[in-house]
Amino acid sequence: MTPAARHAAAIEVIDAIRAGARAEAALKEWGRSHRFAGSKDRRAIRDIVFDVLRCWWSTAAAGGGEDGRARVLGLLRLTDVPVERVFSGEGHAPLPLTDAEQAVPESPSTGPAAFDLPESVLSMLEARFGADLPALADVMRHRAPVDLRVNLLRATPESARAALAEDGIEVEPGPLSATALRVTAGTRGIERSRAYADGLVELQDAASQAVADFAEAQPGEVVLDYCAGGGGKALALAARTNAQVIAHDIAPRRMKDLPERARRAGAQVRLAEPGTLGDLQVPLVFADAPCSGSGSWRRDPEGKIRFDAGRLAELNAAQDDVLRNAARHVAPDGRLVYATCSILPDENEGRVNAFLSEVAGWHCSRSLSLSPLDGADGFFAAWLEKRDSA
Ligand SMILES: C[S@@+](CC[C@H](N)C(=O)[O-])C[C@H]1O[C@@H](n2cnc3c(N)ncnc32)[C@H](O)[C@@H]1O
Repeated sequence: MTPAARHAAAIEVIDAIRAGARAEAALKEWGRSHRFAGSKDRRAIRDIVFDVLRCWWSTAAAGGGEDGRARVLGLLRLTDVPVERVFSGEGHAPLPLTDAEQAVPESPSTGPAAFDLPESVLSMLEARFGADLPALADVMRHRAPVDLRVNLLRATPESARAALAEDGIEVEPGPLSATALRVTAGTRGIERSRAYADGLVELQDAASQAVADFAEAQPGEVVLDYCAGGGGKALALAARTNAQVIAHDIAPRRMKDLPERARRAGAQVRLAEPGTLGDLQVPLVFADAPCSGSGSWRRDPEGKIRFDAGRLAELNAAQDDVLRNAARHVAPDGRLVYATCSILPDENEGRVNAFLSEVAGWHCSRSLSLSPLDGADGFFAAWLEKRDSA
């Protein structure tokens, strides 16, 4: 396919997303009905679609419309690609621009199009980031880096780096955590590499690793990962000091791959079905609550284009519920680490304050707030302890 034909395909996929399809499903469906497209074409189309999703509002403003055609036109304008190279009408290229489309709109200096962030979070983020908001918004318009976590149960950063190099994967020390490696070349080969198959490394963003570090699981300590999901944090918690992790999730099917991942990593993780925790109490309960994912909207830009105030209210209620229930499993003198991959204060400090005002006998001894400006995903974590009653 020519580059212009790939842009025409991206226009179709974006229109399907606007009509309600999930991005991955829309891309898959396009691939199914265009079997002639090779893997390079599919990757290129995906990249264009995701670039538009990350810049959802500014591409619409620069292209003068809401549909896929306007947004792809806007993307070309914002990235200084000559539009007539794509909008030529030749072969499978999009049709040439109309007279109306030739006029380049002014770029807005306020609102979602100025920041590529949903209206419902703008004032909250302005209050939280102040003069840094434009820089934050700019970082969030770009692709996220790819990080690996060195599994300290199987490797050191040096031995992992050497093993990755054998498969052509180049890394450098990552930010925020001693176990983080940032991939600089060979990303596509990671899951086929020996280092990955042998459990020396896991794919995990550096900020996610920093949050697991923050919990300071002690050697051999029993940790309840209350919202384990796919188990990324459970494995990081287990690997850091060989802690014994009990993985729990309200939707246990999300943990289905965790036993195999734990086996590969040599990590002590066992699953607990919902409703089976009873009166279990452990020294560390880790609650990685469901959230907007706003700290990782670079990886999942669809999350931001569909986000609204109603969704935030639902999430806040779910977060309050998680905090309340997870706290019941903290042993005397133990701690509850509440975490989200969100940069929205309502999901972070807001939930911690709501918990502290509702449940007596707790205090927050420290917290960690990371945003994409710190070099990886945005994350929040708070260390909650039962207040000494003496
Ligand atoms: C942010 S994800 C967890 C990600 C996971 N910790 C990781 O590192 O891969 C949040 C998880 O919380 C779970 N969840 C939502 N409400 C819950 C509840 N009330 N109790 C336990 N788990 C819950 C969801 O099913 C989801 O898997």
